[in-house]
Amino acid sequence: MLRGIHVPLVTPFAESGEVAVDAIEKLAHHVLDHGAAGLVALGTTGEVAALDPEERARVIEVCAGVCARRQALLTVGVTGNDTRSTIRALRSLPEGAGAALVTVPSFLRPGEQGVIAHFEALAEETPVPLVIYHIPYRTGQAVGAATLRHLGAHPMIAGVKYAVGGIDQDTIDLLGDLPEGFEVVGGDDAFISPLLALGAAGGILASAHLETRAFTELVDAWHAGDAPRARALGHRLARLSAALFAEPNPTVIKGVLHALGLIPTPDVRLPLVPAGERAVSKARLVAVRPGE
Ligand SMILES: O=C(O)C1=N[C@H](C(=O)O)C[C@H](O)C1
Repeated sequence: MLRGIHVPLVTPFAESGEVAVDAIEKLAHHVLDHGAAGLVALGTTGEVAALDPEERARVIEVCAGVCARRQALLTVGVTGNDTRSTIRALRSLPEGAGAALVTVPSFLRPGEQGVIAHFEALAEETPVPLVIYHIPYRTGQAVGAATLRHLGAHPMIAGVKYAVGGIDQDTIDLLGDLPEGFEVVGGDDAFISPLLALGAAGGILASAHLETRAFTELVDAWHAGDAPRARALGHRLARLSAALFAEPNPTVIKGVLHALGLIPTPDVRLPLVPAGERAVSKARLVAVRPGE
């Protein structure tokens, strides 16, 4: 289900500051045209925290329309810090959502037993499969391989978006012994190639707004066992990701997409501030085949 590259779309803004709905649709088709397996609406990259409820609903609606036409998976980001409100958010997901990307509760640090209780409660109530979003440098909560394996045995937990900031012992333990039907997708752009080499199914990668085709080729090359090709692609794309993440995500990506004429402005909402010109120009230079 999670195989391939899923692009967590940026939310483009018009000069007026409103969400540029047409640009979301254009961008969605653009990445699917270039090989993406699916879209993620309302990820960190989509500046979900800065959107009001009506804007969030509109973003989902547009992405769901495109995914239905293109027969692509739509995963919707669901962020909540307590179990009851997260269940409510899951139950209110509109038609068209094929999976929900649910962050490990952040800041609270409920402990691994709390994480297990949280996701088990969600899994009993969710109308769509869950993808756990494990990103300890944002949430502050460690989650080990044993906990993920335990949760991955639940039929409604389809996978984990794994973003631990590198490859560690838990990464190796997890990928070495995955529960049946449970997949790992990379969420740290710079580490996608080694994660695929270890057996990840794909990635949810903001960098894949650029060079979408090359990212899908990277997944295919590792899955086909073509290590020389995968290694070369992986090194090149890691340089692109480093340039795109030189300033807080998604500021540089938006700068480059704007420079390429794919979105109307590079604007982000506070507390994010637009990326500097140097970072944007550098990322444009590294993306040798912009958009493809
Ligand atoms: O929004 C996402 O999904 C992603 N967010 C990560 C982040 O901003 O830390 C990066 C990743 O590429 C996808």
